[in-house]
Amino acid sequence: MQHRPIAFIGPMGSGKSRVAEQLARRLDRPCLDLDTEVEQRARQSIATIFASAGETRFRELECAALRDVLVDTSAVIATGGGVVLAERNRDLLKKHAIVVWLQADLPTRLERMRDERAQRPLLHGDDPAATLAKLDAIRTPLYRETADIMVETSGLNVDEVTDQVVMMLQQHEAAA
Ligand SMILES: Nc1ncnc2c1ncn2[C@@H]1O[C@H](COP(=O)(O)OP(=O)(O)O)[C@@H](O)[C@H]1O
Ligand SMILES: O=C(O)C1=C[C@@H](OP(=O)(O)O)[C@@H](O)[C@H](O)C1
Ligand SMILES: [Mg+2]
Repeated sequence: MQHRPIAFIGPMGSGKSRVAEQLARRLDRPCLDLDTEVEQRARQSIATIFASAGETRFRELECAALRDVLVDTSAVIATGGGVVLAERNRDLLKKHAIVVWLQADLPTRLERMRDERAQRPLLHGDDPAATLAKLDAIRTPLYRETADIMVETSGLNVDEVTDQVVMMLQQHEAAA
């Protein structure tokens, strides 16, 4: 029997992309990153898509890529932080995947992304902390409603987060 895919959601810098890779290795499953999928399809970086076509176009590409990657797969999937904004994406995730929400406090996220802001167009402004706080206010309830499992990652390294995810997945399966 094929496993259900596992999809990571959560804010930028919570570790979705890194932890998805690590978990996929541990579980010997394929790993997919929705941002990479969008970039390959558009043949442009996320930053270029935002700059040339705008966020709305990026969200359309993200939505189409999510629909396609969730079909007939047992992959571990890292989504982008804004994937939960569209109700359709939330419904797709809930229907097809075990959804793991990675959380991290704001200073931790900022520190992790200190040298990576160029790749994240939403953080290009003067006050990334304020931007993240604004995004949190809108998105936290959406992460909560979509997730099956939540893992707080502040103070944990990637291996420790992965251990925690594996444990929570086992508990989730046992309860199902
Ligand atoms: N638990 C962790 N501890 C320390 N650094 C981390 C952790 N998780 C991710 N990172 C690092 O933080 C940065 C952002 O992680 P990433 O997986 O790209 O986050 P996301 O995909 O959620 O935006 C990367 O440099 C990554 O290596
Ligand atoms: O929060 C967001 O809206 C975004 C998060 C990014 O992915 P990560 O969460 O993997 O950084 C990427 O999809 C894009 O820059 C938009
Ligand atoms: Mg990512």
